[in-house]
Amino acid sequence: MSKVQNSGATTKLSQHEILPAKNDIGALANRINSETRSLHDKVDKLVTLKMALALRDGKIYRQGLQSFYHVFASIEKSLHAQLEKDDEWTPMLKSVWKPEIARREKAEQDLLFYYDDRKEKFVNPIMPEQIAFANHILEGTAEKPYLLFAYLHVMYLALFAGGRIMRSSFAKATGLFPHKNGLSHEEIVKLGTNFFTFDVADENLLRMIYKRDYELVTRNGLTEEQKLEIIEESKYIFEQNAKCIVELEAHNMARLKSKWSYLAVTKGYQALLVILALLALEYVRRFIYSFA
Ligand code: HEM
Repeated sequence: MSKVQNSGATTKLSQHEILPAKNDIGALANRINSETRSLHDKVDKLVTLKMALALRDGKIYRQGLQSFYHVFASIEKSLHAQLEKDDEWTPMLKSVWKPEIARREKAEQDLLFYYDDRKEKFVNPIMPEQIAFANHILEGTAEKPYLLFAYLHVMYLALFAGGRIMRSSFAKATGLFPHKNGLSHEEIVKLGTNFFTFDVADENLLRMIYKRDYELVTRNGLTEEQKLEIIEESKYIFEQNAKCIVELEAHNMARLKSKWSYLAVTKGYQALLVILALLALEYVRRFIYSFA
């Protein structure tokens, strides 16, 4: 059992329990981070750009959340199937997994809020890259359960760093949330940002314990070959996240274009009629004046 101390207002791990050390180049988590740094930067830029739009438009926000929902739902489906088995991976995954970190249900609560309780609107992915991602997770981790360690690091730790930055921007965004009768902005924010919150007293402690247990389990429990496969899977996770964001952008752009061409056709036609009517009036005016 870990020794968790209470010091003042916050609960802390003692120094030697903070694992892995930042400079421990052998730790799998650190290896994943250093091998995916440039991919992280790329996806970070994509998400940040999209966030600028999502902060003003609830529809864009819920599209992005929906995309992540399918990823977490697939991971957690595969993980739970594995936790119920009793093979070599089950105890290792059990040691790392913390129920408080689960995201499928949290994302679902928010999506029900944004889609007015219409679950059928989001429960199955329909965008090709999202479908590909979900299938890849389910098939890949069923065949090689240790690949779940790539997801447990990349997808879940993302929530503590970038997720926190996003949560504070979203909470301030008044244009994002749908207005619901009789609810204050704070109440609405609470209903729509479950995805970024953890039901624990101290999120930092949860993150540290999660990282420590991940390190303790993966250090000697995996072969070097399996670790290399997990690092490759981590690269795929970043790349596929980027593809899902680009796909949503292209989808929105296509919708916007068809909206503009629709407007150009319908409103353009009306504008043409107005111009013709004005020209006809001018012609009549000149005709009348020519006899005056
Ligand atoms: C799909 C999107 C993203 C994924 C999968 C992802 C994943 C990760 C991972 C795995 C880490 C390392 C965590 C650790 O070892 O404790 C991390 C760190 C971090 N991420 Fe992201 N991230 C994403 C998007 C973002 C975005 C949009 C931002 C900025 C708003 C961001 C900012 C950060 C920061 C500041 C850190 C901490 C770096 C550090 O402690 O050295 N991330 N992210």
